[in-house]
Amino acid sequence: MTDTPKGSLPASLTLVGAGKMGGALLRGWLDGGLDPATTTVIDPQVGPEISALCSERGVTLNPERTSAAQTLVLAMKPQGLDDAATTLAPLVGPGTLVVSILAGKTLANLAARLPRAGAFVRTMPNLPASIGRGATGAVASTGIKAEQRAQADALLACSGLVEWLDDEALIDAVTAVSGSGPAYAFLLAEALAEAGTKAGLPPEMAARLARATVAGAGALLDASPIEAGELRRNVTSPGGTTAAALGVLMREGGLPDLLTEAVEAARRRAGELAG
Ligand SMILES: NC(=O)C1=CN([C@@H]2O[C@H](COP(=O)(O)OP(=O)(O)OC[C@H]3O[C@@H](n4cnc5c(N)ncnc54)[C@H](OP(=O)(O)O)[C@@H]3O)[C@@H](O)[C@H]2O)C=CC1
Ligand SMILES: O=C(O)[C@@H]1CCC=N1
Repeated sequence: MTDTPKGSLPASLTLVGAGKMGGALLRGWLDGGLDPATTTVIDPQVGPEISALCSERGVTLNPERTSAAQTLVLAMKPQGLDDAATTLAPLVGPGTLVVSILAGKTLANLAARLPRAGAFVRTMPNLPASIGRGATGAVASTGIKAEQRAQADALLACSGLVEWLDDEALIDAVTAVSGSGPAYAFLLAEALAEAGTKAGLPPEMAARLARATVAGAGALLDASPIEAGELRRNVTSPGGTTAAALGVLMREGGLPDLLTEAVEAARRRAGELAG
């Protein structure tokens, strides 16, 4: 919604929490040019893949001594913020930019836990960030320096599309649409495979066909300038098989209504995670 000046990646970065999403982001940042020599990961129970990534690339993992970070990325569970606040305190100074991916946690929540930080960016990435195909929403605290915002933008842009918001309240809707959204697409592949099996296909073949169909449709959506609705109509021959299927999926209470309800449930849950 607002233009952000193009910036360079942070000179140094500390990532707290390298699970599924933090790990995916780390991979994308390193591939995007983040300097491993000035990158630190803090996660006491880090998995073998991230442990191997850190040792292969020369990223510091769980150092004994820590100091204030230039950029501190929070990627533990939102419910863990309160418990982590004490251990995070030494990592934060007046020059620290805190970037949070914690669903639901507001800029005010973050400032209350880490009052010494100079600036905050609240973001909501998604899992395709791991292959540079993510979609991220972001909102910055008031008073953030232009160069800090530009650095955050450069960091987030390693993962794909970045949309900056002026209204923080909308980030819960971003969470419900694009943060959780990959799960909806994966569910579609699962359900299509199951339906194919019920229609008589061998299960493995149904899974392969469903997976390739969802991936191929996504790739076409990406490669084509045509809107999703028009692409859908291009598949739908008059009086044909797709029209019969869409008559079921698009009836009252069908997929569009269910997705509206699902997005609202996710948005509401994000609000509950605040505090
Ligand atoms: N998964 C996704 O697609 C997305 C997730 N997010 C956000 O990302 C965050 C992480 O989610 P996700 O990756 O799914 O969860 P994970 O459980 O996979 O990752 C969280 C990681 O943080 C570690 N951790 C917990 N507490 C601390 C601490 N105090 N210091 C350092 N590390 C800690 C966990 O260790 P342990 O397992 O030992 O507790 C775990 O390795 C959440 O806030 C979520 O809202 C945002 C967008 C998309
Ligand atoms: O399920 C969650 O809470 C996180 C946030 C968006 C995707 N995963």
